[in-house]
Amino acid sequence: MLSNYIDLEKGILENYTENVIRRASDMLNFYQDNEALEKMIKNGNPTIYEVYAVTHEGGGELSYAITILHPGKVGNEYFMTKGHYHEKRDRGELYIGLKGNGLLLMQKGEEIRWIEMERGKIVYVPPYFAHRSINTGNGNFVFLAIYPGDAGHDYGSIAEKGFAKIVIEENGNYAVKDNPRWK
Ligand SMILES: O=C(CO)[C@@H](O)[C@H](O)[C@H](O)COP(=O)(O)O
Ligand SMILES: [Fe+2]
Repeated sequence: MLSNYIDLEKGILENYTENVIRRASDMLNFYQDNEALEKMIKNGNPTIYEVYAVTHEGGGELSYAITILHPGKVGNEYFMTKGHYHEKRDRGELYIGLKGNGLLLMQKGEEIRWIEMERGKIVYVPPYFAHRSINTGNGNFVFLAIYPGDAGHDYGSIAEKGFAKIVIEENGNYAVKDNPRWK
């Protein structure tokens, strides 16, 4: 597919080849407050985020995906993506903010960075960095990601250890704190 459309107001990709819906029940152990998450699962199991992708898997190809990250919190921790390394660690990625407000958390070994995202902002995720998005706003946070077709996704080590930082709400604003479960 050589061309496509995205509805910039709703963040809906007209044509896609793959999609994933992550609900609260798909996020067990990702948040600090498992009790709050379990309550949420019992109360309707809301969607945390949706991904719509057009993939071209070969080396040298490019894939792209729209993520719609819903607003909300588990305890005081904002809704976020699982986060991953690329299976091929030396593959970078571009993120482009389309709607709403969020953070992009990136980590390579002990080095951790976070960058605010908003409509029109482009963030480069260099090779070797694990990355996770967090919705710090009140509405949907929508972004476009463009990545090498052969990058792959490695969720295992993030699922096990998380990131060194967590993002919580504190007095109406976001705060980036040390993850007590890191290491
Ligand atoms: O970084 C990429 C692709 O390499 C994004 O398209 C994410 O895949 C998406 O934002 C969902 O996040 P995860 O569940 O994959 O961590
Ligand atoms: Fe990625």
